[in-house]
Amino acid sequence: MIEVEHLTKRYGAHTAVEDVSFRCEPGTVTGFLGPNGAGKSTTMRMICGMTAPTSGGARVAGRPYRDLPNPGREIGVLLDASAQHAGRTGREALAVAALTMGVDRRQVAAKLDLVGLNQTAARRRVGAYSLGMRQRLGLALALLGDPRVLILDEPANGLDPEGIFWMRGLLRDFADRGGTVLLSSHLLREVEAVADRLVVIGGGRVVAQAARDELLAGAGTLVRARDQQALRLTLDRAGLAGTAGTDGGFLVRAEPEAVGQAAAEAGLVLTELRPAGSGGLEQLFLTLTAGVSTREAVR
Ligand SMILES: Nc1ncnc2c1ncn2[C@@H]1O[C@H](COP(=O)(O)OP(=O)(O)OP(=O)(O)O)[C@@H](O)[C@H]1O
Repeated sequence: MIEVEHLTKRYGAHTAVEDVSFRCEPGTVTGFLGPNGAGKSTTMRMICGMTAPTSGGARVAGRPYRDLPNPGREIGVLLDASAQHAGRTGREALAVAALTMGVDRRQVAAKLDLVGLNQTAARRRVGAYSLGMRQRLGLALALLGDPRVLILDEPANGLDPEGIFWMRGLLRDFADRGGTVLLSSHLLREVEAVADRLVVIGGGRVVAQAARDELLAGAGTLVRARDQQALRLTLDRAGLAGTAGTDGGFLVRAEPEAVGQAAAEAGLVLTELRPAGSGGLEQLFLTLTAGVSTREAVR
């Protein structure tokens, strides 16, 4: 369990994170989404005791991170894969961490195997690793103490599509066995496939948080007609404001039935009518994180 309560971080006059609150429950994957500079890393650093909050606090497994006697046994953290000791081999990096945490040395090989770093990779210096290999090693370090909670900042960075697919499976499995996962990304599609809940942050503030399916259901309707101009007029007249979708149709904040009804009454031939799903969520995500004026509108 991760509990974040009213976290705020100011750097001089600049507010990086403002009044952020959310909870991550055991058995779930929470996607922490926001564009670059939104405040994801700062929030995660505060949860992990690496940055002191200006106000508010966070607890992992019921305690502030700094009060955990052996944090690596409770919570696995991957915040910056490129910050690993370049001179050590992958195996040495894990062996040192195992010693510090009091973890059985046999776990080193087991975790290297789990993250797909083979013998050759394990013997190479981390300085020669690609970013994807560093992410895998970072994940092995995070998992080394068999924690119940994982906090991962942009773990998909540097992974190829196969690696991203593999990581999703690993995180899903971790959560299905009762673990709690918080992972950040600036790409909706990256977390949408694995997250049960989404917390969306923009300009340091939470702009939306809900179960993924709830957000998907609220993402509107995609509609397309043979005569797009007539459709636009019909939607306007019916008070169903539509925005032009990314692929030519209209995205409407209403149920498909209401949109279909308005089109039928106007005698329009529709070529597509469906819940917008992830395409709509993408648009919603862009809108939610676009700027302060939009954020004010959705509060
Ligand atoms: N040590 C610091 N001193 C001053 N400003 C900072 C510091 N760390 C972060 N910031 C600022 O706080 C804001 C949030 O940054 P943060 O790194 O948390 O965002 P992010 O969502 O993780 O984005 P990214 O994906 O680009 O890392 C940014 O405006 C950033 O410039």
